[in-house]
Amino acid sequence: MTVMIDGKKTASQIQSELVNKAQALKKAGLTPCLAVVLVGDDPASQVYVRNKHRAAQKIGIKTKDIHLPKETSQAELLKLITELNSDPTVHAILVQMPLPAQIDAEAMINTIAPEKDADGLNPTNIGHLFMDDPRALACTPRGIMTLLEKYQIEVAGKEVVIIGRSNLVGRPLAALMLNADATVTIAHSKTKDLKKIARQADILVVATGRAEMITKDHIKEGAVVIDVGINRLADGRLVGDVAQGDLDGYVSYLTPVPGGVGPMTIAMLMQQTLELAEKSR
Ligand SMILES: NC(=O)C1=CN([C@@H]2O[C@H](COP(=O)(O)OP(=O)(O)OC[C@H]3O[C@@H](n4cnc5c(N)ncnc54)[C@H](OP(=O)(O)O)[C@@H]3O)[C@@H](O)[C@H]2O)C=CC1
Ligand SMILES: Nc1nc(=O)c2c([nH]1)NC[C@@H]1CN(c3ccc(C(=O)N[C@@H](CCC(=O)O)C(=O)O)cc3)C=[N+]21
Ligand SMILES: [Mg+2]
Repeated sequence: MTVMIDGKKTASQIQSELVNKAQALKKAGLTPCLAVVLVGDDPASQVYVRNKHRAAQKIGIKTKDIHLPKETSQAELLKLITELNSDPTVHAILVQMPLPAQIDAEAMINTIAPEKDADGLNPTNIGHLFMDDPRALACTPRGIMTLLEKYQIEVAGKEVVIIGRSNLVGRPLAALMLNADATVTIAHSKTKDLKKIARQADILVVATGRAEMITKDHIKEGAVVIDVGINRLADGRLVGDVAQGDLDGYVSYLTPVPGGVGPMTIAMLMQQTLELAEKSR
């Protein structure tokens, strides 16, 4: 039997707990505020922006939305981030990925103040994470670890294979898994024999941004499959990076798309915004 992991329900439980935390901060004279910067119009980012808004509103987190045209220059973006860094009413800054080609993502990430880093992308935060002393964390990896915990899926000693090595998902997740005592393999587009590597996984995490590229023959029977992908098909449907159609009864646990990892990313972002606001004083 396959258990479908309910990320939507888990996320909404977490979010309802956050309401009290936000209220307490407000009573103490601090209104938590998240600034979200979107350059251009990446479809996955648009889904994210929409859902983030709804969650923040429910919890009582203020959001400051800045939507810039896709031609925005690097200098303009860095200036904006510098202003947000020094704005005392802003506690967390999130710059949506991917950025247009004229912008150097690394320079942007380096500019976000580590203590306002909503995505845990700054090298300081990444360094702390790799030393098993985490500060601000990447929200999607944190959401995945939280789901595994809530479903009491053991990580210690397990073979974890992560397909994708982005700074946002694959790399920080590998560090979290390692910190949780998993044996970790990271695969990517240059990996030879992806099927063989993927089939070794007790827990397979897929974050490639390639619609339904991972099929049953990449997966060991009884594995836990975490599908991170958010892909908008031409017909408007939202699908993951895993072809989920024939996995029922074959895998032990599976995260659906939508309703799996996505809502958890939002919940973790809200949690982290409150944590950063709390630490700001
Ligand atoms: N659910 C959620 O909350 C979130 C979902 N996403 C979604 O997750 C997906 C991944 O996002 P992100 O990590 O930012 O993506 P990136 O595009 O930054 O990275 C994709 C990674 O997948 C690897 N890859 C691409 N094609 C293949 C292939 N054919 N075989 C093996 N590896 C491959 C790339 O390898 P290489 O490094 O060699 O190029 C790269 O490491 C996207 O669909 C995105 O929208 C992202 C964040 C949050
Ligand atoms: N700096 C940065 N950090 C990110 O975390 C980041 C990013 N950039 N760029 C874009 C991707 C994508 N992403 C999503 C998060 C939640 C949903 C989400 O809420 N998904 C719902 C969709 C439901 C629906 O509206 O249909 C679900 O999966 O159920 C989607 C996509 C975060 N990303
Ligand atoms: Mg990326």
